[in-house]
Amino acid sequence: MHCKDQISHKDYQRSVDWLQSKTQHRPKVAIICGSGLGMLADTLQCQESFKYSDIPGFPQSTVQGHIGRLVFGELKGKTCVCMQGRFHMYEGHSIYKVTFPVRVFKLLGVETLIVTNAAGSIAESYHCGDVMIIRDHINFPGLAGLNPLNGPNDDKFGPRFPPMSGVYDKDLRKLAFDICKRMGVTQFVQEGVYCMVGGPNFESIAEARLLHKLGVDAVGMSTAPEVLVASHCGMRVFGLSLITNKVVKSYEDSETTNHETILEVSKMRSEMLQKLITEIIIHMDINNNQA
Ligand SMILES: O=P(O)(O)O[C@H]1O[C@H](CO)[C@@H](O)[C@H]1O
Ligand SMILES: Nc1nc2[nH]cnc2c(=O)[nH]1
Repeated sequence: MHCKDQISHKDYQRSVDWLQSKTQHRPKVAIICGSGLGMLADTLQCQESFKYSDIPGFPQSTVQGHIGRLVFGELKGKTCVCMQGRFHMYEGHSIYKVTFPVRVFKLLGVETLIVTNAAGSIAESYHCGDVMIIRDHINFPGLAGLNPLNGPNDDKFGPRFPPMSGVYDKDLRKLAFDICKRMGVTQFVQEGVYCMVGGPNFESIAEARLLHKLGVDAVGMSTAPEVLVASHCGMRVFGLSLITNKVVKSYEDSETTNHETILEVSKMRSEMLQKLITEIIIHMDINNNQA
């Protein structure tokens, strides 16, 4: 990955100017929807949506279950923008393009980023259909030097050396758990560590065992770069993984993972996830940035 692929402030601003010329919505919250989880966007009121292909600078979604639209609207009176489909490096996008929308959101005035994803479970105690509140992440591409902050630092967004501890907001995690209690769904709610791998292949058994030894609870191919860029520019972050499959860790187990099953499980739980995210947005204090 070369720094020549890095995106300039002007390029982000061009997208922002285009979007602000097309919509009166001024969101404080952005939601990135994971595989098969885009239905949340359909629940926004007073919707205005834009195809990624029409927005200057936006890449295209190529993965099944990622529609490829940016939807603005209101969730119970709170203005939000929702990515119905995200970008992954394995699609061939540069790491800078994968995170492009996050800086656009920042310049649009977004203060809180909510990320969702479909993930495979590494933790023994997790089940398919569980929802994991993300406490922390391991960013394998980042550890190997594939980082959206590579290249000259843009001080207008954030510091050269940003901290990465405590990135997943503690108050929002607590709020989410309290809401789950009220919804009566805590039996399938977990809190744990998400690990990003490059994909597009699923894990070998040896890799799955390695992740288990490292303390990973759930694994996927997204989220960490977006969270990193959001945190770098001072956004508050909250993340949810939907456990769509168990990652095979035994040579005796003949099961294999596939994207179609992942989308089916996402569909099964999408209503509960929508309700949870809506309740979080209703109950967080958006302007004061407090849960
Ligand atoms: O992380 P999201 O976008 O939810 O998608 C997950 O689902 C796909 C694999 O089925 C991979 O892209 C993985 O990262
Ligand atoms: N890498 C990876 N990504 C996923 N996304 C959904 N399930 C999985 C999985 O088992 N492994």
